Amino acid sequence: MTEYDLAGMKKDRLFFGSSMQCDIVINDPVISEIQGKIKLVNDMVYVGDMDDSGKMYLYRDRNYHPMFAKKYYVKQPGDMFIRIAGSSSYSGKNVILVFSSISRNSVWSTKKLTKPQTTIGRDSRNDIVLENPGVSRKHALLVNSANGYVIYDNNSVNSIYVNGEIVQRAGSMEVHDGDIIQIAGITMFLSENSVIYQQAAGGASLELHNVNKIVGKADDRRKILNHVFCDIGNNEFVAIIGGSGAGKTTVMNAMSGFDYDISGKVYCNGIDLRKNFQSLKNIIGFVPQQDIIYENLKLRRMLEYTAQLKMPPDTTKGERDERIQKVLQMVGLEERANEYIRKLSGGQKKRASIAVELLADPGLFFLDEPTSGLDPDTEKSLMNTLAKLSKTENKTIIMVTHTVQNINLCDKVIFMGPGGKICYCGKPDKMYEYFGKDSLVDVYSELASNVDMWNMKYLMLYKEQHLDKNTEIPEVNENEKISDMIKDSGKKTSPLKQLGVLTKRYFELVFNDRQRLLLLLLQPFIIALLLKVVAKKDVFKIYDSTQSIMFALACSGIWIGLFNTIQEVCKERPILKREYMGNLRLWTYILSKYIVQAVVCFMQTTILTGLFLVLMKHAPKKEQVLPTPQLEIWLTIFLTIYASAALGLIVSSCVRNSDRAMALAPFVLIIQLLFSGVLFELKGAADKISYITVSRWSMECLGNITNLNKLNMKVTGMPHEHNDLYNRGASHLTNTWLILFLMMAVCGVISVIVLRNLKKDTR
Ligand SMILES: Nc1ncnc2c1ncn2[C@@H]1O[C@H](COP(=O)(O)OP(=O)(O)OP(=O)(O)O)[C@@H](O)[C@H]1O
Repeated sequence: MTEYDLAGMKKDRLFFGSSMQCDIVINDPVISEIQGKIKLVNDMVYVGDMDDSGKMYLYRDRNYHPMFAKKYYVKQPGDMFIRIAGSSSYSGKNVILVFSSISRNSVWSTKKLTKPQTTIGRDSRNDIVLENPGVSRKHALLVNSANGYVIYDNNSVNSIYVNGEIVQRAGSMEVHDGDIIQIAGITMFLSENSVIYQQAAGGASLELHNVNKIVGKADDRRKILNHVFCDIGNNEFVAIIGGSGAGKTTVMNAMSGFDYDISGKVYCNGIDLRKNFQSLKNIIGFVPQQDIIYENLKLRRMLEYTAQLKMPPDTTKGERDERIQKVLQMVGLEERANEYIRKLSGGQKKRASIAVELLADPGLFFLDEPTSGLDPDTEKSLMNTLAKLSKTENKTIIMVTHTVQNINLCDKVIFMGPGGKICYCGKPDKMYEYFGKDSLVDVYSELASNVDMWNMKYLMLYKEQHLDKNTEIPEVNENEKISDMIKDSGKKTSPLKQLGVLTKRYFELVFNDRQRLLLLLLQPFIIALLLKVVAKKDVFKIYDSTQSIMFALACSGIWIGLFNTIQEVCKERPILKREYMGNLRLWTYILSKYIVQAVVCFMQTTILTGLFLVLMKHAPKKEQVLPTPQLEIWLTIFLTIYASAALGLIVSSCVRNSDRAMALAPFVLIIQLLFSGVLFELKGAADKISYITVSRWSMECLGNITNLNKLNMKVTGMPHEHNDLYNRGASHLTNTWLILFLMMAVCGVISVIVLRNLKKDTR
């Protein structure tokens, strides 16, 4: 393998071939005397075949395509591979030319395939060691079989791609000379019984080909992305700018694959992003506008939990700690690692969110307005960090921004005009010259009145450089949106491990927020005291007083449970969405809430019921199912609080912010009051509705335990009219408890179903 620095040769046009007169001499029988030419224009590399024998093939979109003689081919955004073949068959001898835009020394290594089996993975005992968190310990096996080489996937987390085609999990695929193999953003290929591979994953390249997005229904249909074509090269730092509502966030969501409801193609490292999103998402980092960190965790703990969730399951604690230290260094937060996140400044929080996303070492990194709300100094420092990350840590960074003071730190600017029309994609210092304006304000007003002209000009330029002159830009294929979208192919981390990490994290969050925890535990304490104040002496003896106090107890339980959880999901929705787009399973997430809430509800029930019954001094006469009637009341209140907490989780899963959740709380409570069977008789529709209220079943249990049907009315001294709800009996009690338990379980399922809509959150 020989490397050449094309720019360093300081020539506009270079020839390669076997002749000594060529700038690049390749001594190989396959190569003609003057095989081809290379032209360098600005950042573009054009390659042409000088030989008429049709031996040169360009790798593009999963395949090698014959190059026509004398015609130039432009360099693609990512690495460009050209195969020069002795014969058109794969089995013949090949010379592979790799054009890479990244000027790093020794990017490529060679491994001679001397053994029948060559192991590839992160573990140092592999024959080919790829040090990247996205690579599994034993990722792949390359076997020299009778018919050639075959690559096997070893149940890897992030899959193997051969020419953009995924190798099925634990499956295999034949590989030939020149085939492009990609593992977690690292490219390798076979050449004459050797594997040529990149030592580290480079920043991924991205190519948008005719991307469109239409929103709205029937008469209200609107195109918010309009024939977007653009290329982003490896390790570029790119800013997407434009007026408000121009479609910056929309185009970034399309680029990242997080919005699949688009038409057109997005290629990441030449691989169709939408079709392979489930595997490629692991090399994509995304920092939304809202911070994706928990205020009540220390930064290091936050990173530890995320590392456990994001990094492959076979990573050791040592590897995770090493990676955490590295990302803390990258974002300059080593000193603050043991601080609570709530104590960090706005800029530091943004860096912390970036650190969270860097853990998995993504090759492609998106940020939505990372500098918004930062002072000019902090903004500049963050922009410097991002620019440095793109070059020294091999990341392609794409961000949406409103501010352009530091735009010169970027390699490229994408300017979106009104209506989702792309008007410029190029160097920042050339932008004003291109538009013939002196300031951004002038560019905005020019685009406001002439967006179609600038969009057309851009598309013409793009076509000239990238497409055949005669290529027409195709119209949007509406059906493609659905058919192209590949459903979730299954998350690959262990659900039990995930549940463990999420539960531990939630425990820590609840217990770190001391003030809130105190409030949660103080509530039942104060309510128990207040219940004692209002309770009459004849509770458990007289119908009226017993029913009222039991109703108050049930309602208190409902309020306590609802308050526990009604903000718990919506307040962390941006984090949940980000993790869900990764490997998080919604059911493990909800179950972790249930586990922690069970402990909280247990403590609350014990305080509320225990204190109340102790203060009341006496209790119902006889037990039915449990050893004492007090325990039966305890269990009823526990199930009441727990089922209400589950109800709160549904509300919290449905809404997008805490204010809306709290606005719904009175509505949920009023339903509980109306249909408890205490204030109003339950007949017809009211009876049916009451089936889905916690209050009805809670009162049914409490009426049963306190034997309300046998207690006399205060005024008449006679028993109250018999109410079937309060029928006494052990089986009735057990069944009603079971109903409360089932309600709680069903609420969990509903929460999971509702949360699937997270994908539709565009921000
Ligand atoms: N899901 C959607 N349904 C309907 N309209 C949408 C949807 N998503 C975005 N839009 C509209 O598309 C346009 C572009 O939105 P987008 O958020 O991408 O703009 P932007 O350039 O990022 O704006 P800003 O700078 O104000 O954040 C806006 O008019 C927005 O209202």
